[in-house]
Amino acid sequence: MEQRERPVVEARVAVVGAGYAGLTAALELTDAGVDTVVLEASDRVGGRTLSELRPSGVRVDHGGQWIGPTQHRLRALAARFGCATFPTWETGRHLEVWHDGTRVGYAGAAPATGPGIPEYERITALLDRLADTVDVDSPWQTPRFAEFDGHSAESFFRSETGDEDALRRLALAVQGVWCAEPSEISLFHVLFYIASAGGYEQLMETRDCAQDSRFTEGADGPARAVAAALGDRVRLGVPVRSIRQCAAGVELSTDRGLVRAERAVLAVPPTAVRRIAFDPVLPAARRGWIGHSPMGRVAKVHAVYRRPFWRAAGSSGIATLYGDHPVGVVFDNSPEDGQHGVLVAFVYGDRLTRWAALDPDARRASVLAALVAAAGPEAAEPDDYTEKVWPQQEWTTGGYECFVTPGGWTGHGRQGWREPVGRLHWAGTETASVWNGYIDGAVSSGERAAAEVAEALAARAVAAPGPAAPGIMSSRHEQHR
Ligand SMILES: Cc1cc2nc3c(=O)[nH]c(=O)nc-3n(C[C@H](O)[C@H](O)[C@H](O)COP(=O)(O)OP(=O)(O)OC[C@H]3O[C@@H](n4cnc5c(N)ncnc54)[C@H](O)[C@@H]3O)c2cc1C
Repeated sequence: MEQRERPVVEARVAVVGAGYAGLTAALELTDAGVDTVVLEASDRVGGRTLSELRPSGVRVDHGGQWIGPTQHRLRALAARFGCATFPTWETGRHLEVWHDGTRVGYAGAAPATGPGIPEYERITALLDRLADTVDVDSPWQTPRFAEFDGHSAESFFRSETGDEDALRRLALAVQGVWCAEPSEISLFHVLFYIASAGGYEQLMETRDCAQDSRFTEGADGPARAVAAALGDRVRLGVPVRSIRQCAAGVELSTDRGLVRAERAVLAVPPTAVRRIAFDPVLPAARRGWIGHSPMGRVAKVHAVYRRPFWRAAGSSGIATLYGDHPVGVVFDNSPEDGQHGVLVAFVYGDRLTRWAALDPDARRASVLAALVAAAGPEAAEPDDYTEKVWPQQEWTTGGYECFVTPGGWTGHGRQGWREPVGRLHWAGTETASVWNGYIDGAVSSGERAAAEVAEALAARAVAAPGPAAPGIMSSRHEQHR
């Protein structure tokens, strides 16, 4: 079919992606009276959050799930739509299982003694001190910016210590927070991310930190509520394939026709931007940034039991596993009412790549072996078992977020990170200054992008009062046919 014959949707702003960033941007713009349409490739909203009600009646979060007390933007959004949270289960003793099989139980947030702890604590305190120097709004203004960005986390850790146990702890921390290996990630990005969260402890711990609470109705609950409020402004199953900018506006080509708007917000991760064709091509800085922003590699595996049996033995169900286990960390992900027991296992980085290549039986057996090591023999026989391998998700291709490789920030950050390109504005958690990589960061990025767009539209209205260019300023939403 000729392009001009294809159905056309017109709006003042087109938002690409109905994750938290895109939905928030659309909500802000709609609240401000700006006609906005959201184009989502998949058949659901929520992006990297995805909750599922299992046949057992237990709701599991396959993607992002936790919310912390300083995640103010997400808290405000959840409060607006009445989405409740409850504290993460963590009563009892936690466990470390070492590469040599040694099991060390501990109470409190982190183990006080154990192999490598003094060096691990010294280096993480140093990371905090260096993170204190980071300017999260203009990262390139940070003292020693290029020096830090020239290091990988691995080269920095190895320059600081030869203690292999401390290095194991640091490697698991990097895998757990960024779903990547320490050799892959820029030290500056690690420092930026720590600063963006408000400290290393915020990233790592449960109570009063990033893993503090969960959503009673699933972490995509607020996203579903926003989408319901936006109504038919949200279009599902509409992948954007190419975007053309011209003097009058933007034209987005989708699988279901053309969309014309004055401005577009791209609320997708850098890896998804890479799959869209741009005319004119994106500036070199933006392309360079995208090239330095691979997606982390993670799977979440839930095992559901009749009851949280580990609690009777004084165990919290929270375990950290070093060595050959595919699983890095286990949490008690039981529902708020405690009627079932749920363990969630995280598989990250290179361990994920090896594990995902196994056949389903071998994958299940290896995860259950890790859960037995973490919670005891009863863990071998769950009533329900479900995996979500994020690199296999068509439109997300990984998680939790895109991280930045060495040299990415210095080479391309200033103009490539989130600077608008003509009529294109960038949202998504990867563009956030606060809680970058988290749902909260996605929400604040949507708010920032909406403010940028509103300002640009207002400036245009002042510069050129009177009727808008034909076909660009229509407040009409046409249905795709
Ligand atoms: C396993 C896992 C665990 C996590 N745990 C946590 C946690 O506990 N707490 C926390 O705060 N964060 C967590 N995160 C991170 C959090 O989920 C993300 O930071 C957040 O959801 C990102 O939102 P976003 O809107 O920026 O991007 P996304 O959610 O990725 O939204 C982008 C949307 O764009 C769509 N899209 C892509 N390409 C196109 C296209 N061409 N056309 C149209 N649409 C397109 C996608 O389908 C998607 O819906 C986790 C993530 C994962 C995967």
